[in-house]
Amino acid sequence: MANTLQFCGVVPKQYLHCKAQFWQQLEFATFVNSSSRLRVSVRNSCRRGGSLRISCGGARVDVIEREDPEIPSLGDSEKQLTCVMKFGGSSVASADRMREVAELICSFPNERPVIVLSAMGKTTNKLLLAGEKAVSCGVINASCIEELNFIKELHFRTTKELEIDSSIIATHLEELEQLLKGIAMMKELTPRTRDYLVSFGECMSTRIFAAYLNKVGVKARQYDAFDIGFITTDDFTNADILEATYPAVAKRLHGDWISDPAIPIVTGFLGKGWRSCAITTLGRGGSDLTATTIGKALGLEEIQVWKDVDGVLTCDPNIYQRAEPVPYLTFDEAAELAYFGAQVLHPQSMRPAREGDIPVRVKNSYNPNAPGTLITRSRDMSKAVLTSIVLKRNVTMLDIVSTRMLGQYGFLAKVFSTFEDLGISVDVVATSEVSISLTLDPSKLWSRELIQQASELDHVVEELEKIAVVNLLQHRSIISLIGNVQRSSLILEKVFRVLRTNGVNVQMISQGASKVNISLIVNDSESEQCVRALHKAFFESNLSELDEECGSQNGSTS
Ligand SMILES: Nc1ncnc2c1ncn2[C@@H]1O[C@H](COP(=O)(O)OP(=O)(O)O)[C@@H](O)[C@H]1O
Ligand SMILES: N[C@@H](CC(=O)OP(=O)(O)O)C(=O)O
Repeated sequence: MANTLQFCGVVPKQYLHCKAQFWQQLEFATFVNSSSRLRVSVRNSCRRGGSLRISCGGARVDVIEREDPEIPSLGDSEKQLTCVMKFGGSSVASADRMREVAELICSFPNERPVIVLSAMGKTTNKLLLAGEKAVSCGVINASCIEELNFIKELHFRTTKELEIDSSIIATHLEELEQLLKGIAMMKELTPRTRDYLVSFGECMSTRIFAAYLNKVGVKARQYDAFDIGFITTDDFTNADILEATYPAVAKRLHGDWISDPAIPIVTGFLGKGWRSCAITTLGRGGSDLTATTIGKALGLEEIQVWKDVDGVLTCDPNIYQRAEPVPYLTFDEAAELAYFGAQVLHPQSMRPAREGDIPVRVKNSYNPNAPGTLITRSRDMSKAVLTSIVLKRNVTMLDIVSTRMLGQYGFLAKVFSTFEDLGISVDVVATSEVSISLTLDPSKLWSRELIQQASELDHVVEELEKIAVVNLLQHRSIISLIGNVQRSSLILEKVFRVLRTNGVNVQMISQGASKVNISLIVNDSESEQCVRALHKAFFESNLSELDEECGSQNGSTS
């Protein structure tokens, strides 16, 4: 009898984001033509009393039976994988750090974790710099690029200090050198080549760490994410994970674990483009997203992201050293915080965790006893006012005033369709009857060449000037106040008092429907000073004073 059965049919859109438990019933799922049409394969255990049962919200599915080898059931073992632990570059920057991380993992004897690693230290930056130098240095000089030699030295030294065989990375380093020569020969670094280039970082860190764990008697198995089902869009340097990833990754990691348990050590940040089949990356800091994707795919109990800070902080510690850890956050707050520029989490990383309803814990690998930040679906908001202040610099702002040639509806539609046509996303918007102020998502622009950016902006202005008077304002910052927007009057009153005292003019303000974020636009040159002053007012002044000021507006949005 067939062990798996394949269905082909239309699955309602909401099930594209269904709970992890459901995905575990699937052997694989691939998209057919449109985004709402899936080809899914379901384990035989879903068969009840000779008929087929698939809980797909009553969707009609056509059945195509086929023979497949037995795949392990999640119930086969009492010892399931329990959590995913992601360690960023700073946590695995050296041999000593890798030893400490190995000890840390072993200090949780009840956990059976999947480990996700970033590249060692600043390797990704060095690889990118090496690639840029290769473009203009000439083939004979490619082997002498300083960053290449730094990377070689770091990785060979690490294997030596950990007393593991350096051959596990030697071929990667040779291939890397060849690649740089190729870039030098072509005098070109395309986004596709850039992704292949940076992939060496994670491919090497995971091989070294897995070899070290095996050496100290902890059975581990290395995986390249692009080989185990991380299927992405073909947007090189900023790819999105496709739904087919979840069942594929679950099948591979779970299947291997059941047949031969060994701690999986997975490359963060990397995927495979579904059309190109080439290596893609998930955007800078993308290993967080790898971790939450694995958490959702396997329906794990917890996702841990280990950093070099005591959790998500009240503001960027590089701007203000007195930033403090935030003990609890909701997925919405964390997503907003990440989207509006807090480097600590990848902007897309909360999505899988929220969809799978899997708690995320942000911890400090340098200070494991610190409680860190726990991110969950909801939390008690009754006492919450402001949670964190986030700064996004170097933002472009547009003031667009209608020339009244179109009615109001036509005006707004035309403005936004211009951005849609040009593939530029808008961050913060404020409108009046005949004018719109908005900021453009800098990450969308940053991913392009500077020259291209400038001409794209010219093009945007040119298009909009057909219907409006346009003022392009550069070097602006978005200060996002993440918190309980039910208390917006209190927050805004305090904000404007602080800004007035500091002589800062707010150029635009927006309170989104998300209920967790108020955004203020100020000049770049004033932004850090504002963050520090706001931090002092909200987090260092007497909080009971704040509560008193709250009076009766005791909102709860948990
Ligand atoms: N609100 C914030 N909370 C915590 N860290 C922040 C915040 N804003 C910026 N950071 C910076 O983010 C860094 C951690 O993120 P990242 O470098 O991506 O970690 P990793 O490489 O370990 O995954 C911290 O060292 C800190 O400098
Ligand atoms: N190495 C990649 C991916 C990543 O997630 O790194 P980190 O966890 O160190 O931020 C980067 O630097 O972008």
